[in-house]
Amino acid sequence: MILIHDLKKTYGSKVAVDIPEYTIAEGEILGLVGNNGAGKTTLFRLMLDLLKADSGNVTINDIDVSRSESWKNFTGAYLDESFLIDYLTPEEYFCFVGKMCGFTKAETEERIEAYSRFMADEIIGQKKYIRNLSAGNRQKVGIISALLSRPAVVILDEPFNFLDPSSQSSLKHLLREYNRETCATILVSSHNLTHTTDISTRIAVLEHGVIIRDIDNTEGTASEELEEYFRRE
Ligand SMILES: Nc1ncnc2c1ncn2[C@@H]1O[C@H](COP(=O)(O)OP(=O)(O)OP(=O)(O)O)[C@@H](O)[C@H]1O
Repeated sequence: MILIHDLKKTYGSKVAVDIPEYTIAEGEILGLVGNNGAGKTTLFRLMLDLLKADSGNVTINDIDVSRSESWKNFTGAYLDESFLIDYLTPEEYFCFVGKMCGFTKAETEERIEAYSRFMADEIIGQKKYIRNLSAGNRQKVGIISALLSRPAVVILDEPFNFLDPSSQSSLKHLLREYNRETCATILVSSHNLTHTTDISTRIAVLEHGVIIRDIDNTEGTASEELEEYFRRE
């Protein structure tokens, strides 16, 4: 379970995140939507202890992320390209991440094999450094690396960005399957309302750092409310 308590982050007079209380239950797929500058990335950075909050905290399975490192053992994330190492090939990078998780090269390769459809023969065996891959393929390397250890908590910032339509569809299938198989809690931000409603069990709408709507989508019924909300904007 993820618990956000009295979480505030401001930049000067600008409120980036202001969430008094919010709980994300185990096994939920939470879609985070909101217009540009709403605070989605800031919230994810606070959840991953990449930013210091002005006040409040985030706990993952009762661990305050800013006070302990142990949540990292069961959390996988990909926010942006700063998570990658440009001078490695994808194979080298996967092995590097695999080693941190205690996997042998063979174990890492076996885990990566499961994503071969998503990688579509454009990532493995290309003899290219990550810096020379297309933006979409770099995005895929980051997403696969986040899932490599099969973490119980997954945080992905705009994972559909840069992906072609087939890959967007594969990613939706992949995340739903992953959630079904592992009961992982998955947090995904996106500007694509269709993708968000397709995969999420619950959707949070963020505006000026505040969660202003919290919509149940277990029956896939959130799209009308979301369309209506963003039409009003
Ligand atoms: N390092 C920073 N310095 C100053 N202001 C910042 C900084 N990072 C974020 N902000 C501000 O905080 C607010 C939230 O930004 P954030 O990037 O979290 O929004 P977002 O919802 O992820 O936006 P987008 O959909 O455009 O990616 C914005 O007003 C942004 O300008």
